[in-house]
Amino acid sequence: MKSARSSDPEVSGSDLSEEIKSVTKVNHIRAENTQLMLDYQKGEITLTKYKLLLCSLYEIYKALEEELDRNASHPGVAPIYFPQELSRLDSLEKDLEHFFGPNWRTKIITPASTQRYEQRLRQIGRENPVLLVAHAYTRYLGDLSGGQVLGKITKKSLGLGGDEGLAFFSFPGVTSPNRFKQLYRSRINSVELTNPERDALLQEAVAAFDLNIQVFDDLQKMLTLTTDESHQTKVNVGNNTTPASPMMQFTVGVCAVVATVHLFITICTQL
Ligand code: HEM
Repeated sequence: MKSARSSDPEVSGSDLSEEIKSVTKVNHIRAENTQLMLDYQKGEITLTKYKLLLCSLYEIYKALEEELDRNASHPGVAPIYFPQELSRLDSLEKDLEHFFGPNWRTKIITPASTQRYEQRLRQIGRENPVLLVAHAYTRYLGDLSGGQVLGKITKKSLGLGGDEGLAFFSFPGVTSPNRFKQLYRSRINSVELTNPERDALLQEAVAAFDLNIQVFDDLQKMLTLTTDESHQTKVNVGNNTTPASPMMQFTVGVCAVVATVHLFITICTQL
């Protein structure tokens, strides 16, 4: 591990954690202003919405934490590897079991964007593990920051007694979120990187925020389906392709309606 203020021109010399914060500033604002997060901040969180969010968070953390575990001794990952303090997977499993019952694994519903997020995590875990730092930063520091407020809002809005169903927001291994965030930032700064590696990591942090935004947008669309039937034929969750010919448009349209109605029924029956 090298000092963050190395004199070697091949090695990054600035405060990487500050740089990550700075390059993702706009994306953080965009994430806060997704409809899902705006509703959340207004206390407009329903049980269906929370359960749907937990399903996606489960798939995301499963991929993130499995890849962190697998790369725990990688020099780019080891400094930010804090499974005791940060791991969310067990908490999410507990929350999902609380809301969905013992067969919760068969009831997980996620949009295409969650699967894309998951695939990206698997890919960098295999090919370039140091980029996991960007994803760990985005999720864990977010959970220790605004996430703590969201936990309180969830508890109040859903009228949940005790902490049942809220394990995701609780970090029993972290006494002071602020002090832990300081430690985490200093660990990020201690990761030894060449300039191209640092640039890739900064880019990955922006991508991590974008992936979260896409998930929130898709979840919002899925929720719109369950509450506003007039949108059913307009919404096509996670599919951005444009059909080429009228025949193709018709076929895609029919498929979209069938898929949408199927998704609508699935959400209504599972959540
Ligand atoms: C309702 C939505 C949100 C609110 C109200 C919120 C609020 C906050 C606040 C108050 C901070 C502390 C800022 C500081 O210490 O300077 C913070 C930090 C952070 N948030 Fe959020 N946030 C929200 C959503 C998100 C989302 C969706 C993500 C990512 C998926 C995220 C990721 C982060 C990260 C990574 C930090 C740490 C920044 C750093 O210190 O480097 N936040 N957030």
